[in-house]
Amino acid sequence: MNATVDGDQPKSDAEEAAAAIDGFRQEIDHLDAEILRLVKRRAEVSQEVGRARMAAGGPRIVYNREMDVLARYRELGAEGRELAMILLRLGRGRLG
Ligand SMILES: O=C(O)C(=O)C[C@]1(C(=O)O)C=C[C@@H](O)C=C1
Repeated sequence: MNATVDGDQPKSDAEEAAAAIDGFRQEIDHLDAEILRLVKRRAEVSQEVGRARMAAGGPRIVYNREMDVLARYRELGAEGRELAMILLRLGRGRLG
């Protein structure tokens, strides 16, 4: 194996792969934390909207708004629809 200028040994393919995987996993962990934060915030805001609407005598569910949410996630296909439905369910909380 060739030594590099500063004396370090070049990394093997397996070591390079392990380092790349580690970097990607760190990014995934960061993304998951952000997604979780955003999902929780979305649920809070959705519940606040629901409370305000119902306090003003409005309906529990607003179907055209829910259709807009479903349409927004359509680009992700069938899973996008499931994801949108889950987000809507989380937002309903104790309301629904
Ligand atoms: O947009 C509203 O009016 C909401 O109450 C928010 C929200 C949502 O989570 O996106 C929640 C319940 C409604 O049925 C429609 C949409």
